[in-house]
Parts: sequence; structure tokens; C-alpha cells
Amino acid sequence: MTSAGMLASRLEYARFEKDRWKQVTQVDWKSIKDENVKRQFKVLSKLGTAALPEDRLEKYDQLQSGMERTYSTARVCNLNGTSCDLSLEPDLSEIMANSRDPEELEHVWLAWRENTGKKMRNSYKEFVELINEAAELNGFSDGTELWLDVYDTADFQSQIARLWDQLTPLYEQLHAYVRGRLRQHYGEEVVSRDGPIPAHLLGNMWSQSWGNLLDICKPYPEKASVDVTPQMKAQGYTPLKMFQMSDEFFTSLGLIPMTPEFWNRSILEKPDDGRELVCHASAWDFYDGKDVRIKQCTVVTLEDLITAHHEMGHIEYFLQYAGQPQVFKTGANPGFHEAVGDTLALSVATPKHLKKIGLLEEVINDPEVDMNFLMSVALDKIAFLPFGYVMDKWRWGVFSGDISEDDLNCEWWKLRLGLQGIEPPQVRSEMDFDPGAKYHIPGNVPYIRYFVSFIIQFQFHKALCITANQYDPNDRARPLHQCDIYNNKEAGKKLAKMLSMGASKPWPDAMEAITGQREMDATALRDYFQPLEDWLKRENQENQEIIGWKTDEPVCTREP
Ligand SMILES: O=C(CCC(O)(O)[C@H](Cc1ccccc1)NC(=O)c1ccccc1)N[C@@H](Cc1c[nH]c2ccccc12)C(=O)O
Ligand SMILES: [Zn+2]
Repeated sequence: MTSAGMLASRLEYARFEKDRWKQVTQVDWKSIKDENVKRQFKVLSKLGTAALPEDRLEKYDQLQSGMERTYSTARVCNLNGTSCDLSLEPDLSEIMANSRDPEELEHVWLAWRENTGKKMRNSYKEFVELINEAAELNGFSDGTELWLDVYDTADFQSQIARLWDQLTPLYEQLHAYVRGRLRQHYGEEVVSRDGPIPAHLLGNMWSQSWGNLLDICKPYPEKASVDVTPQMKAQGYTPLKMFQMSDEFFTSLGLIPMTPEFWNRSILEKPDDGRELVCHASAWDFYDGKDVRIKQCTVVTLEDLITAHHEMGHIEYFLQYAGQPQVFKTGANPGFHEAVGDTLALSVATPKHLKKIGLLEEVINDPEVDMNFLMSVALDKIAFLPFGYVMDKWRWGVFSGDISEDDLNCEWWKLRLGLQGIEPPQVRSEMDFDPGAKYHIPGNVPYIRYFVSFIIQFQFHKALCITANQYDPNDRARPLHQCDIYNNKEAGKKLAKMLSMGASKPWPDAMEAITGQREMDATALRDYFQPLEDWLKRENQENQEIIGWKTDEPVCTREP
């Protein structure tokens, strides 16, 4: 699909949506008795960005696809300038994950932002006007209200704020510990005792997950590492094999296998024919119950094996709700769609499971290997939470006007400093536009769905582990983080029941179908990490680490 073709089909679909909406608004659907039919009309009574007049919709699509193209075609030079065709995947991601040279990391971090975000600043300003215009045409006050309508939850933003408040103590302990280990590794000149952590040292281009720092941060360095990437390479893993293993996990639960169309039409590796493509992973539903596809520029690492499960979670959801009416062929809410694959991946990543599939040599039930494993999960899951929150807290502020268009970048860094406790390698300015350096901003993909997912996936995991008799809240010998639901048909049946609902019921009903609860609840996440939280508190105490970070150093100057 060329970008021109994409634009044309988006316009054509918008015309169809507008016609359908006109017909629906002529029906007095609110008095329909049948709950299911009424709910279908309720969904169809909302138009979204298709409410824009054609010329404005064309402008909206052109701005978005232009920013996405800038992001996906960006190339940067390496530190010594010997090559200037480094792309994000796999080149820059690999450097950010594995380099331990602060100078090289700083160069790549700055160069990426110079070639992506900085080039999008004006487009994004205009784009925000169009999102707000579309929102008002739908009777919403701004883009934030339009984006949050899908959650159909009155106090959604305060629920998110409350969940984050419950989790900041755990995050601050992890932050203090990681800062201490980075200071040991790089020295006090590079990493301070009480300040924010320099963003370019965290093993990821956006400091959104810190799992690549496991070598520096694992509690028991002499014990087995649960990052089995070397074993995967040694055993000749290919991207195809990684997806076959993921499929095998899903079918071991009795879930629906990937279809022939999936295997024939997916793109599981970056094409080497020079074709430009959006490498950011995605899953696609062609709404016929068979044609479902993943596009992922997969490399052979544990991180990409986890991402493969993430993407396949989307595909499984497509297949499970294929019998629903069209308007219900989507997640109970966007966070549910993001949580399916990650929930299963929590079982896959356990030492117990990695041993089952021959990626980890025989490890007796060693509490130190266990703590290394818990740390690796925390570096990805706990570190992610404030990032997931910042991404849309910033966009909500921009859409609502709380963040003015002259302060876009410095307000971004105020949130990154305040919530994540990180700072840029050099002071930024309003000439930069660092949010644009993360796919979901030019890609116009909302992000709070991932924060929701990282909360509810532990609720799902806990419920399925109880069903699989792999976890008992009163039996410390079987802690939640050691649970592996592999092969358990009961757990699979419970998950399938929820997935097959699609969006046919409000999301609390879907949540209840799996967990027996009707709301998002961080308790499951806290239970999962309890042993690590205790360990972190002791460790930080022993090392006299300071909890929290100073915020008095300037990270961004308002000069335009
Ligand atoms: O962006 C993604 C994966 C991409 C996606 O699968 O979520 C993809 C994003 C996308 C949306 C719309 C157009 C293009 C890309 N979402 C989907 O493909 C998708 C498909 C159907 C329904 C809902 C989402 N993950 C996030 C964070 C994340 C969550 N869980 C993870 C696990 C491992 C690694 C990263 C993550 C990130 O990389 O920052
Ligand atoms: Zn996803």
C-alpha cells in the first residue's frame, strides 16, 4: 500500500462513514429495547475525524502521513561519521541497547531527535488544530475528550492519576537503585547521587523500558541471566521460528491458531530490497475472520520475542471476535487490545518456561536467579509506567490548551523530569520537538492504552494463574511471578470467553468475565513485584541511596 493509496482509501472510507452516520442519526435508536442493537447504534452515532469537511480531512491526513514518513525514513550518521544511513531499526535500537559509551549514546540520542521531532514541530501545531476542530464537530470540547470517549468512563483521567499515585513508591525505589548502579558503572561525573538519570543511558531511545540494562542492574551478577538472547542466536533462531513459538504458546491454551493467510501475507522481517516501510510493529485485521497480518522488522532477541507475542495478541483478539457485528470487532477498550499478548508473555519470560523451551539451562529453584528475573521484568514494566502516562498527559495538555504551542517541548521535559526522573544529555529548547521522536506522536496513536494495559495485564495474569492452579495467594511457595499458564486449557477458555466479546459489552463486563472485578486495580501488579520491592528497599537502605530526584537543574530553555 503506497502512502498515496492510503490517503485515497482513507478519504473514501470517511465518505462512507459520514453517509452511514447521517442515516443513523435519523433513527430514534435511544428507544430501542434490544440492548445489543441499541449499543451498535450508540457506536455508529459517533463520527470521529470523518466529521471534518473534505478539504480539512485531506489536510489532516496529509499532515499525519507526512510526519510519519519523516519518522520512518529518518537516517543518521554514526559517531565518527563513517556511515550516515543508520536507521532506527535495527541500527539505532541496537546501539541504544548495547553501547556503554556515553559519548556514542549522546550522539545517537541527539541525532535521532534532530532528524525526526525537530522537523515536525510546525506540522504538529497545525495537526492539533485539526484534531480539536474534529472534536468540536462531534460535540466534544477538544481532542482529549474525543480520544477518551472510547473508554466510556466518567472519571477516567482521575482513575489513571490514582493508579499512578499507588505505584510511585515502587517506581521511586527502582529509579534510586538503577541510578545507583549506573553511577557505579559510569562514575559520579556522569550520574549524580540525587539528580535525574540522564535519558541516553537507560538502554532505550525513549527511556521507556530499561530491560537492556540487566547486565548492569541484575541483583546477583554471578547468577544465570534471564536474557536468553545469546542462546536464541546460538540455537539459530529466526524471526519465523519466533512467531511459530508464539503461535504454539497460544494454541497450547486452546486458543485459535494463526491462519494460512497470516503465514503467507505477514511481513516478519525488514525487507532487504531497499523498500521503504514503517518498521514500527503493527497487527492488521481484514475483517473476514481469516486474513490477519503482522508487520514487524524482527531481530533475534528476547525483547523481539516478547514483542512477537504482543503483536500476536492483537491477532488472537481479531480471530476471537470475528463472529461479532462489525462495530463490535474491536477491544473492550484499547487497553484490552494491548494487554492480550503481554499477559501471555508474562508466562513465556519466566525461567521455568524458558527452561521448558530449552533456552535456559537447568536452573534449580534458585531465589537469586528468581530475583534476577523479577528485576528484568521490573526494568521493562515498572520503568514503563510513567512513560506511558507522560505520552498522553502531554497530548491531553496540548489538545486542551493547558500546554501552549510556544511551550510544547519544555512542558514535555517538565513532565519527563517530574514523572520519570530523567533529564536530556543537553539542555533542550523550543527549537526542538522531542515528543515527535517517538512513533506514536507522528503516527497519531494514543498511548494511555499501554499504561492501562500494563495495569490490567497483571490482573489478567493473576486471574488466569489462579485458574491454572499455578498461583495461590496464601501459598508463598508458589509466588505470582513464577506462574506459567502454558498448556492450561481452563485458563485459555477463560481468556477466550472475554476475547470473543469484543466491544459488545462495556469494558467492566469484560474485566469481570476474567477477574471477577469490574475496575482497574494496581494490587495485582504490586503483589507480583512484592519480593522485589522488599529487596529494593533493603538494598537502597544499605547503599544509603537517596529516594527521588532533584528538579532544580534546567532541562529546557523557553527561548524559541
Ligand atoms: O507500539 C507498540 C507496539 C505496536 C502496536 O502493536 O501497539 C501497534 C501500534 C500501532 C497502532 C496503529 C497503527 C500502527 C501501529 N498497534 C496495533 O498494531 C494494533 C492493532 C489492532 C488493534 C490495536 C492496535 N508498543 C509500545 C509499548 C509496548 C507495550 N507493550 C510492549 C511490549 C514489548 C515492547 C513494547 C511494548 C511501544 O513500542 O512504545
Ligand atoms: Zn499493540
